[in-house]
Amino acid sequence: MVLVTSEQMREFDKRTISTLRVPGIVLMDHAGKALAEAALAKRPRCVVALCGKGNNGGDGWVAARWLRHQGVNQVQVVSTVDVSELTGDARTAATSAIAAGVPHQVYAPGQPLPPADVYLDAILGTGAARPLSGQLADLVSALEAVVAASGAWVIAADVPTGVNATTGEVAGPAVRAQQTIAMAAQKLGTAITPGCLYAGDVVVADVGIGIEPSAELAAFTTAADVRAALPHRGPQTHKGTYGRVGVLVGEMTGAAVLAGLGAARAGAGLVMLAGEERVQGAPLEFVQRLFRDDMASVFAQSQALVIGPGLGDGGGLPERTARNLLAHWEKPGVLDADGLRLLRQNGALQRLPEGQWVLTPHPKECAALLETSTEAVQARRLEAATRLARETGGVVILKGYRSIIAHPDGRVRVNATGNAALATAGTGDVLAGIVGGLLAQGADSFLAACAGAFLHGAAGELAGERLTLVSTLASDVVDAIPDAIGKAFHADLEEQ
Ligand SMILES: NC(=O)C1=CN([C@@H]2O[C@H](COP(=O)(O)OP(=O)(O)OC[C@H]3O[C@@H](n4cnc5c(N)ncnc54)[C@H](O)[C@@H]3O)[C@@H](O)[C@H]2O)[C@@H](O)CC1
Ligand SMILES: [K+]
Repeated sequence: MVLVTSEQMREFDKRTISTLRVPGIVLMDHAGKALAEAALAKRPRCVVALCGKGNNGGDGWVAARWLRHQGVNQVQVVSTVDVSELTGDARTAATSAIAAGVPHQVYAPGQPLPPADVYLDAILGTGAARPLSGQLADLVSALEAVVAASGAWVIAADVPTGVNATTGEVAGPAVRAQQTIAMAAQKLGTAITPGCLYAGDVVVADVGIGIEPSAELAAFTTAADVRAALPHRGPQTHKGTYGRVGVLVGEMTGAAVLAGLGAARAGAGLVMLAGEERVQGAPLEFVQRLFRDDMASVFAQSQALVIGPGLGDGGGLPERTARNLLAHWEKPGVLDADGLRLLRQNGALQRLPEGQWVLTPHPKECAALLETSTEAVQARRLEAATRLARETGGVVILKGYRSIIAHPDGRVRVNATGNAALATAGTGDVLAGIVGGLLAQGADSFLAACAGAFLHGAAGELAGERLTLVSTLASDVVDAIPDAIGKAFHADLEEQ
């Protein structure tokens, strides 16, 4: 499913209105009706629509008129401006609602909101430009207070007010909605944190604006990515068909083993662990090699490398080997954990060949690379992921709830699979391994990152269902990969 920025949405709106000659008020009527239907589903006795001065407010006025038309007698509008100050379609929408008998009042700061079972947040949408202050900030606090006291339901029109529709940033007060009715397409800022935490359940309403798919649009990862990343397994294939993954073994050998298991379960034909010493307890199926002077020959047969899981920060041969590989390796690879640290040298970020490596930082690692704080990364995750991709040339998976996948060419995907079952040591190593396994099978780095993130999250969910969110271990996530792959192949094609 595509995810659009405010700017992209404005282009789609403009095209529908000026080229396809659909009047804006027609689109607004569909938007407001969808909002009204979402409210009606809660069977409310009383609805209050909070309306701003722009077209988002217009959606709220239309919704109020439809609710009244459909028999909700107690519906009223609390507007941030006097009706005389409204212009264009929002003015038309308000005029019709008032003619239909919808009572309205202008919000005065400090005033409590009238009681309701459902509040519609139509204060600001994609036109929001800066953090809320003054009257609007006050209105949002009044909503929060009345909802806390009454348990009323909040439905946001298009975007919860206070959430940046493009970046998901929440830089001031913001409405917490249980549901968001997205007009024509979900806005990117409601798919990623922190914005998604304010949007609740997002439902896309077809308001008559056609969204043409294009590479520039962000999207959620899907099971289709997994199907596309895994090659067809014909009867005459052999282990060489599915590639060899080389895993660099450092100080913590268990992490390298988990990465290797992830790669193997994701379908790599062969996993090779290479380190200073043999790894005791590694699966018998793994090939083991010791480092030699000519590292190139150790990994020469590998189609993809995984560097970082368990590498450690003690310097020494593994680290020298990793640096060497980073400088000379010409095939795809995954850089994780302590491997990422190697990208920042003498205060500068190393530039990698575009799209060759997949980087899998968690927010703290991303912050270290960008020389900023973890809080700053988490507040503006989209910016952090896209900047790291642009500056390093790597495909970035910025991990965490709703992982963001960013290609240096600007493509963005959001991964919605996964849950707290993955909040345990070693799951990051498994992700690095899965991505390495997909790379070895020939998936390009962006697809491998998208499919890998999806599969890893899905495996985490399945493991969590079986073993609880509390008790799932990274090795359980590995064990759930086969079922996650099976599920991806049986997923309903409509999701695409
Ligand atoms: N024809 C269209 O363009 C359609 C638009 N629709 C709705 O219209 C929305 C976009 O409408 P607009 O572009 O009018 O924008 P908004 O209604 O989101 O914002 C209106 C105005 O509020 C002001 N504003 C922005 N940030 C503010 C802040 N922090 N404090 C105080 N004032 C602030 C700005 O002057 C802005 O133009 C969409 O989100 C959607 O809900 C839908 O009705 C479908 C059709
Ligand atoms: K809104």
